[in-house]
Amino acid sequence: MSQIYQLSEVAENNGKKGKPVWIIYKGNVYDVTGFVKNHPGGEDLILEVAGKDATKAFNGAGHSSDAVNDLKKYKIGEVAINSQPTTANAAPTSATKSPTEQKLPPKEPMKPSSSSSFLCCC
Ligand code: HEM
Repeated sequence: MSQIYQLSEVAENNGKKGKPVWIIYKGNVYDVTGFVKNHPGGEDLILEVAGKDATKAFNGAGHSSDAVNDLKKYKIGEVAINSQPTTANAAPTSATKSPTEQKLPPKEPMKPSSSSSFLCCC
């Protein structure tokens, strides 16, 4: 069975301060620490997306199918489906007010038509 990682766990492994370099590609997690230095496109491009979802960047670079196959070697697991992104500008936790609920009027049961006439087009 594949190891499941939270987005926050992946984000910690962003290659900074000697940390490993993990990236996400199509919902899978890859440890490309050893590959970064050998990347034909240079280290920086991978480090920019380290700890993050690199799917768009990877696809945008027009990689060959060899590159996609290369990636398989580094797979370490998958991202948890319910994993929430940790963003720097996420809503502050102090916001305890619940959003004002829009109350809709209760649905009225279908009333039988008072008029007995029934319009038919034919
Ligand atoms: C982390 C996983 C990655 C792997 C395994 C990988 C692999 C490769 C490989 C094998 C090549 C050689 C050309 C090819 O076969 O397509 C390549 C080239 C290239 N990669 Fe990546 N790549 C990765 C991530 C990225 C990312 C995130 C970017 C960001 C935009 C990127 C940008 C490029 C560019 C621009 C080239 C072309 C370099 C040149 O032709 O001079 N790569 N990559």
